[in-house]
Amino acid sequence: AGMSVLTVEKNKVGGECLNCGCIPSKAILKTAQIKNDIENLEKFGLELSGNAKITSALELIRRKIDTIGKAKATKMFENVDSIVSQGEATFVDEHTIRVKDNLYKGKFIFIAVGSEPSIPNINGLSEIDYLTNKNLFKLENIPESLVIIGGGAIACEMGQAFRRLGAKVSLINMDDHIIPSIDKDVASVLDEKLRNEGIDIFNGTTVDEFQKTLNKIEVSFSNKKLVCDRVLIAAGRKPAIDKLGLDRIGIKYTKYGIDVDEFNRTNIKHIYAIGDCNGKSLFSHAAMHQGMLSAMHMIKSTSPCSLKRSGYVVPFSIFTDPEIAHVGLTEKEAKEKNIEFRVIKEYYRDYGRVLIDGKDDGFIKIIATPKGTILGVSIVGDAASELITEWAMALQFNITLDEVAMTQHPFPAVSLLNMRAAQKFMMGKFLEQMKKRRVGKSEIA
Ligand SMILES: Cc1cc2nc3c(=O)[nH]c(=O)nc-3n(C[C@H](O)[C@H](O)[C@H](O)COP(=O)(O)OP(=O)(O)OC[C@H]3O[C@@H](n4cnc5c(N)ncnc54)[C@H](O)[C@@H]3O)c2cc1C
Ligand SMILES: NC(=O)c1ccc[n+]([C@@H]2O[C@H](COP(=O)([O-])OP(=O)(O)OC[C@H]3O[C@@H](n4cnc5c(N)ncnc54)[C@H](O)[C@@H]3O)[C@@H](O)[C@H]2O)c1
Repeated sequence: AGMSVLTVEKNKVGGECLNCGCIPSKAILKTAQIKNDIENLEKFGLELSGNAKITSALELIRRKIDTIGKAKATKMFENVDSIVSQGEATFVDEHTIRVKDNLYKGKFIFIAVGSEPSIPNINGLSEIDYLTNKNLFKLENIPESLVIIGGGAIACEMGQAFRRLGAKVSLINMDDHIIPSIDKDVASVLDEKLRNEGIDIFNGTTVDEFQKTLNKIEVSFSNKKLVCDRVLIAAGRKPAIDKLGLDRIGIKYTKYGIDVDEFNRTNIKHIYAIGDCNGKSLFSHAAMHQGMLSAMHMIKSTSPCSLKRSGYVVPFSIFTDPEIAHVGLTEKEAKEKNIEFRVIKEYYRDYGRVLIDGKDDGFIKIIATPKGTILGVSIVGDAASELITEWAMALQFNITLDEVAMTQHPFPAVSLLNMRAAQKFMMGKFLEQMKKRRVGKSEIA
């Protein structure tokens, strides 16, 4: 847009997502999935002797991330009148930031500092060398045993990956079921799969105390004791705003993040706060979307689309096996809002394609009004992270269940399950109408 831009990064370009979040976690999950597939070849009538041994898997993942990071750092900023300054930024006044000994002025300022692990206050935790996502991907070896505090996205993804790579894994989760942001029946499918793979899950509890012994860590909770090699804290996030000097210039914030309006502007209108640091939706795609909306707002783009954050649905996916994905309202939320709704469930086990793939666990769950307006969709099963985009699109643009049902989906793509779920609703309505007509006819007769 012809502006000159300064970008300040205190650590590595690419942020958490590339360096210690989405990308390394998905890379470890991929390695774990391949190992698991090889170990289950008999499901496809195949046999291979010997075991898949982990040799340089963790080192290779780190090298790939370095390669992507270097490409990003150069590619992203080429052809742009932009300077990248390495260092920590703090506010001096409403238009000025300090980086080391340099002061920089901007007409507009975007805060995109992300979030950091929230560390619970538990006896003995500071005495053990615990892991978070910041140092997890620097491990040289898979620990023999790992206790994970949490039951959300990180705990489930990393729990399954480390279990499949050979660790004995236990999850200690405060909420009454794993992935608390979705309905329990959806989470239960993953819960059962994780337990079947050998993960111990303790829901509705927290740790009383950690104790360091000679080479191990003792974890006490609910009158039980576990002994493990390493502990991973995955108990949610907090905004990384402590050192920004927000109070100095009067930017308002809470413990969840920087206060923003619909355009992601702070109370100082030329300063925007986007991504994890505003606490609205802690996902990379949401951060990128907010950045795009706010940049368009700043340059007063004449976009035909709404630039308000609330004008857009935020889908999310958990990349476990089976995957979980969700968009819109859950059943629990629809009940709390007192909305009249129906639940439509289409099971994976009824579809030949996923049966032959050996991926027949799970279902699509649709929450819709009696007329077929989609309120929310949750999916647990193979390719859920891909299937959810169609529902996000439908919800975003008010496409009804009948319209999804009438859209041809290529057979035997996994996405045909979306059409079948919508057809279940449409056929249900059709049968009800037929029944009513039959009753009407017999009354006339
Ligand atoms: C293990 C893990 C897995 C995840 N997996 C997924 C996933 O699969 N899909 C998904 O959508 N999301 C995932 N997330 C969430 C995702 O990583 C975040 O939502 C996303 O990175 C937020 O982007 P951001 O730009 O707001 O912040 P960040 O990516 O955190 O970037 C903030 C940057 O600001 C820098 N910084 C902070 N303070 C200052 C300062 N004062 N001066 C200069 N620089 C500063 C930091 O060094 C950092 O590089 C995952 C997170 C974790 C931890
Ligand atoms: N696939 C993805 O999109 C993906 C993957 C990983 C992380 N993320 C993002 O990263 C963020 C952080 O993930 P996360 O898993 O740390 O948090 P989360 O918010 O997903 O889950 C936190 C979990 O920790 C539990 N918990 C909190 N305090 C506890 C305590 N003291 N003892 C025991 N359990 C406790 C909660 O009950 C909850 O189950 C998420 O908000 C998510 O948006 C996304």
